[in-house]
Amino acid sequence: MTINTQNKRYLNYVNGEWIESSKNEWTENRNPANTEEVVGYVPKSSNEDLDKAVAAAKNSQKEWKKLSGDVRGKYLYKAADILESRIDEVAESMTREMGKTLPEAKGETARGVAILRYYAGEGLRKVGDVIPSTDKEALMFTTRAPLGVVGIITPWNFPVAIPIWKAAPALIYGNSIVLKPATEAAVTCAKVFECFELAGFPSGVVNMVTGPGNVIGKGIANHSDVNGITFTGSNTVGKQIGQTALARGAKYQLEMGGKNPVIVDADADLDQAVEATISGAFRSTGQKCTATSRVIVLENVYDRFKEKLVAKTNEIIVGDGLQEGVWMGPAVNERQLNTVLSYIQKGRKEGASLVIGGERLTAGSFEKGHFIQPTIFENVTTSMTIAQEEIFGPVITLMKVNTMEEALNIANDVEFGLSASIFTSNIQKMLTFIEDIDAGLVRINAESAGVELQAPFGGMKNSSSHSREQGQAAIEFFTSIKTVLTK
Ligand SMILES: NC(=O)C1=CN([C@@H]2O[C@H](COP(=O)(O)OP(=O)(O)OC[C@H]3O[C@@H](n4cnc5c(N)ncnc54)[C@H](OP(=O)(O)O)[C@@H]3O)[C@@H](O)[C@H]2O)C=CC1
Ligand SMILES: O=C(O)CCC(=O)C(=O)O
Repeated sequence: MTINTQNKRYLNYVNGEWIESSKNEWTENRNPANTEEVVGYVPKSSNEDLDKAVAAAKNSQKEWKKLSGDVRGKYLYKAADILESRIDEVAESMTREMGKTLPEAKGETARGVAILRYYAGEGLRKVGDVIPSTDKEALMFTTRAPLGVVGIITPWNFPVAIPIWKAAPALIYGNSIVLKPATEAAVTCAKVFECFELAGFPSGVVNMVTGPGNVIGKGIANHSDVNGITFTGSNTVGKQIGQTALARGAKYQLEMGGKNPVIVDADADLDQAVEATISGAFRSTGQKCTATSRVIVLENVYDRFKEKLVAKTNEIIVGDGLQEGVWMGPAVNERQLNTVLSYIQKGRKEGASLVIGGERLTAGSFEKGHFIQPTIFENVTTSMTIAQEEIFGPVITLMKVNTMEEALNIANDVEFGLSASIFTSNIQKMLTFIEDIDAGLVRINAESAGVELQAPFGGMKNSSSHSREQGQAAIEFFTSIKTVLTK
């Protein structure tokens, strides 16, 4: 496979051109599986660069919104075709830059293609309703207006899918965009923008500015010409963005953390529950907001479930995600690795028992990467830090309960409410779970992670700003309703 990402400088994409940042300073992105390998250099842009991008977006949006949805959709279809033709290259860049395995990276890129096509099709779907007026001579209906310039701030854990699932609906409904990718994954995001460039979007409609979160991200939240901000990332940053946007009257949408539970009932198919737990907890090295984090098991199946879970976890092959057969890659960077290790230490200190894993991997080929063992704790109580805070790493807490009621109480006893699963064959328990669980994504006999592009995505409690992304739900954020009465 050719390596065409190495040692290259990836510029900002502004007003239809690749341009250097005014500061000419660069961040070196290294491969988390082998930190000796430089994947590329990305700009440390300034507010001046951001201003140029926002001005270009503002200027171009006036014409863009006047195009028909059908015409805007054609640009998205074209971008999808180009991205599809470059899946191998984009996926390889993703694996090198942030560590997820190549099959996962390919799956994510293919998902990006599908999202672009889905929203391209939205250009021909209805945007409003006819509502009966009390005046029999009047026609009353709703239509939708784009927000204007949308600022998009994205994380490193889905460097293709998340930028696309925010950009595609913004664009189809007539907004222009300024996207700030996570610095950690900006090379891969630049490759998505290369596809946008080749798709021929009018100059200024799609812009990307890479730079530090506390400069460019903050700048987007603060910018008086950015009319809406959509963000995925940590709760700390999300709350700051929400407060900044609220203070100046901009619309905002935040997708943040999770502490997702899986309940395993006594009548569950244990093999299915084990498979889903492993996949939900450890794929992408646990670095998903939807990752399985707490596994709450009814006591009469606890020992059998634990035995099967440990046996399967032992089979996981950790390594460089580009290598065939590797199932779990490294943590994205040293900071993330250290965060995970510090949670493991806290778990031990607070009295949880380590069942398996818990260590950084450093021997042999692991020496140059940020590798960590998949880790399972038991004897975990709900007050422990590892049962409350988002770890964003391959760590599971096992919790034994006597009743389904206790399981549900524990499942809900966190500040988050993103995704939750139950494994059971009892229909009544399924229905109770659907009704009582605090989660935006409710999964029955299915893993907590993995969302479908055509369905609403978002959480309850502190997991989101209570809005939903993706599917038809996206129209609610990226447009404003106009109620029209004509007579
Ligand atoms: N819900 C999710 O999917 C994600 C959750 N997280 C959680 O967050 C933790 C920390 O990860 P991290 O990458 O630091 O997440 P952040 O929330 O810091 O980063 C997400 C995005 O926000 C940007 N950003 C950072 N600071 C600011 C700011 N002050 N104003 C505006 N934008 C800003 C980042 O830019 P830059 O990259 O330049 O710093 C990045 O583009 C993880 O351990 C995990 O718990 C992280 C990623 C995704
Ligand atoms: O589980 C998924 O597919 C999506 C997860 C996600 O959006 C995230 O981790 O930010």
